[in-house]
Amino acid sequence: MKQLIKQAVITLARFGNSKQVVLLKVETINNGIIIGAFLNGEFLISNESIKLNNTPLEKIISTKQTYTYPGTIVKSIPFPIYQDSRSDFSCVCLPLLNEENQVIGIVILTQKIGISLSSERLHVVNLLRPLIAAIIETNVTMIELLAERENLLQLSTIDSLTSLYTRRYFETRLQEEFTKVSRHGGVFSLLLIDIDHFKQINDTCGYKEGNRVLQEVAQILTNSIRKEIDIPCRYNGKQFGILLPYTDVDGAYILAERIRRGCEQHLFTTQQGIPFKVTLSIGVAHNIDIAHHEELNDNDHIVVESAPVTEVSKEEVIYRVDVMLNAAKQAGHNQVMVWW
Ligand SMILES: Nc1nc2c(ncn2[C@@H]2O[C@H](COP(=O)(O)OP(=O)(O)OP(=O)(O)O)[C@@H](O)[C@H]2O)c(=O)[nH]1
Repeated sequence: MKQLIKQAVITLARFGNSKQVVLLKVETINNGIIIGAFLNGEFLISNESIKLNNTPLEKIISTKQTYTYPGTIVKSIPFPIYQDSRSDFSCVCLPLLNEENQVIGIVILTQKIGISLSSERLHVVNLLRPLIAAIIETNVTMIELLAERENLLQLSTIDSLTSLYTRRYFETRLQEEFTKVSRHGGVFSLLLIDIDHFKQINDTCGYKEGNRVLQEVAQILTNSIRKEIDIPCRYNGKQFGILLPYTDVDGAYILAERIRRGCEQHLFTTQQGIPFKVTLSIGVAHNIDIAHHEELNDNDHIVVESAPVTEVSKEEVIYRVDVMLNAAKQAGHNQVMVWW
């Protein structure tokens, strides 16, 4: 876009026989932004905001006509002033209209005083105007589109209550991780974490307090994991998932225990300052099936040899982590259960 604007102002300078060209985007009736300028052989983008009210540019916007005024220098760029002012140069100000006939920009071309733009040159400049208007319009649309895209991306990626990733994003990352280890080998683990007796918390403290608990638990998770590597998400209402790339089941268990203890020891308080406990049940699973092989040693003791054998499917890992979470609940809550 910068390149297009540069081409536009240089072309205007050439055909307008002008040493100084300013391309102004009209933001509001009172305000404009310099999106490109060609000043004495140099192109610059200033993004400088310029006031339009009480200047001749107001008239350009309201009449949509081209006018010539004496010029002055404002914020290092040539700018039109009213007719009765003295100046060494004049500014030819041309409105740029969009398809709805609104003024979306203004071109300012300077001329030495006493020399006016010939009708042939003015004709060529006029031919360029719709093109430059389209460049400005596209620029605006692009910025808006990018902002919109950014917004949507943010919405589909980050859970608004907890600031953890959304389940949708989590599942995409899980699929990527699974594809990666299927091709190149490797381990990953999953944690599925559920807040115990959450209904009771909601019922006693209120739904809003319940939401605050969700936020604090999310913070405990964030503080416990490897930043930029592990992927924590809000899996659904009161459940959280964490994808742990490059982590075997022993490492996953250690982390799960750390999270469980961290939450158990965390001081939760109601808004009235009354403390209460929150505990977590956690299921752990990983993508490797480990074969256990039993042998008798020289002293007739059983020795268990373990060796990784196969990688299990993504669906199987999700199934296993869910089974282990339910087992943790069944076993009395506040526990970690592992599918070894
Ligand atoms: N505040 C709040 N509550 C939620 C949210 N999502 C789900 N809940 C509540 O979570 C509670 C879940 O209740 P249950 O399924 O009985 O689970 P529980 O009370 O945690 O029981 P256990 O899972 O056995 O420990 C319900 O009261 C839901 O309304 C949420 O986003 N915010």
